[in-house]
Amino acid sequence: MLKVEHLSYEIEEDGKKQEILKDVSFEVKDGEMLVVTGPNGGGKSTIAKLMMGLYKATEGKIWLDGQDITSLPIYERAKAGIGFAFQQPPRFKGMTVRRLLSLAAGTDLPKHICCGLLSRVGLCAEEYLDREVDATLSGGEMKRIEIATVLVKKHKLCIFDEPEAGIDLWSFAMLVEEFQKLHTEKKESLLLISHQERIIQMADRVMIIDGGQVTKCGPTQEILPYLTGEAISHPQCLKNQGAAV
Ligand SMILES: Nc1ncnc2c1ncn2[C@@H]1O[C@H](COP(=O)(O)OP(=O)(O)OP(=O)(O)O)[C@@H](O)[C@H]1O
Repeated sequence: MLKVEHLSYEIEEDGKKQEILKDVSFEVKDGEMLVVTGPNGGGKSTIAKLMMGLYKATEGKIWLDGQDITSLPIYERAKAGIGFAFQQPPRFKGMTVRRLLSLAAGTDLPKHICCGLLSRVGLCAEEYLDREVDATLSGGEMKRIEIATVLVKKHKLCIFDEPEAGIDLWSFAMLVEEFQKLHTEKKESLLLISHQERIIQMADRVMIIDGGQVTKCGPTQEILPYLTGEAISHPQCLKNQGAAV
């Protein structure tokens, strides 16, 4: 289980402090799917980066299965069982797709396994295995390869930051199926950042982040009306509802 307690993140720009996240607390239980959503710039990706160890929290604690991982560097968090797909995946010139998948798996993967993985994210394997993970790949291709690097092995917790971004409708439908399968198996906890109603509907619980704070968190059927109704076009309404974690 992931447990996040009173997490804050502050940056300093031109000598001025800016609080990006303020006192954020939440849990993702074993086998649970939590979707984080909310307006642009609300702080969702910052939460993901704090979970992965890319950013260091100013205050607060992060626990994974009872282990305090707050100060662990990114590679230690990966070892502890966190898989992560970035909103904007990094590119690696000189590295082939097959090599990247093998690195993510921690072992040399046979061709048929790599092909199976790429097919799961809607890519025609033969065309991509020996391609370099560089700027020649389109945004959507890169995104799907990155998602395959998370699917390559079991994690305690998988974090996907806007997996839908830049993905065509056909591939998106395939990804939704993959997330659904992962969720049905309940072997991994899932933390998805998304604006997509189809992904939000799949969640056990939904957390809304606005202005760096949790403004709503609860079972999907309770939160969904706030997203599909009036509240979404007036984020201020959500703030006025107060935090209900
Ligand atoms: N390193 C940084 N320096 C300056 N501002 C930052 C930094 N990191 C995040 N921010 C700001 O913090 C806020 C939250 O950013 P974040 O990327 O977490 O938002 P988000 O909810 O993921 O948005 P989106 O839905 O657009 O992806 C934004 O206003 C962003 O500009």
